[in-house]
Amino acid sequence: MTFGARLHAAMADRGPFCVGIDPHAGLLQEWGLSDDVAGLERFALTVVEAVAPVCSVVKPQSAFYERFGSRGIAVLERVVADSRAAGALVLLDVKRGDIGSTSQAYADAYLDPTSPLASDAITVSPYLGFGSISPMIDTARKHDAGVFVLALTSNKEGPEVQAARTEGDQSVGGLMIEHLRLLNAGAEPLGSFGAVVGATIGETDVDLDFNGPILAPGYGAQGGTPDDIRRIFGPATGNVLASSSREVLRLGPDLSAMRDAVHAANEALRG
Ligand SMILES: O=c1ccn([C@@H]2O[C@H](COP(=O)(O)O)[C@@H](O)[C@H]2O)c(=O)[nH]1
Repeated sequence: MTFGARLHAAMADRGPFCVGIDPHAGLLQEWGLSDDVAGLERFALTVVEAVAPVCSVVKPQSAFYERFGSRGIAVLERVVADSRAAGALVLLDVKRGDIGSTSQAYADAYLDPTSPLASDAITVSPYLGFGSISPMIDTARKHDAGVFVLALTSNKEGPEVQAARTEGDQSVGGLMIEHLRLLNAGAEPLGSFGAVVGATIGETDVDLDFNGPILAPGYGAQGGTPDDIRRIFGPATGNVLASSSREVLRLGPDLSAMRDAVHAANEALRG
């Protein structure tokens, strides 16, 4: 089953809300944990226990694990494996992008099912040129995994690059969406090649109905609301996976508070 089909089914079953598992140093402190590998492990596995059995997708942010070196990566491997075992899809937020030959190594690291960090999907940066991420697209296709391409990101600095105009007088972010439209053409019920479009971007003239999934970070702590999602994405709202990290994680280590937040967000987004 393709990633697009698995995601479509998971969102219909569990809802369109994704929990980011981002062990910020400040959150470890708020939870009364030490800012070391033991604290990281306790934090991350507690979040997995709370949310992975109930939400469609979890999105661990690799940077927060990488900062502890190889032992942090070992914790990330458990987060990926335990989340998948609990029935959640794992979207690993690594935002990789490089020349093609190196992109292939990233693809092997995250999308080959025999890799210790094999995930259902990853985030990638197309800003070395969309063609540079082809190895990740091709590897995802080969293994029924997914790729989410940074298009219109949630941070205020994004438009400096993404709103710049191409020779064809298209925005750079819009051009990324056009590449994705081609990759997803004819896929049923949903393509596997997604875009990252922030829930905070306000208005856009880009047609976001490209038959692919849309990761919308910026929901919650960065200010994005269910109304923003409906306004920005219009007819593509059904393909949107709204993502929030700190808004849910702050409720821990109370398992039921985190789980209730997932249910409430799914209800608000479905409404
Ligand atoms: O455009 C983007 C792309 C990725 N992110 C990531 O999402 C989470 C947001 O965390 P919150 O605590 O909900 O603000 C984080 O991992 C970012 O790296 C994004 O915010 N915007």
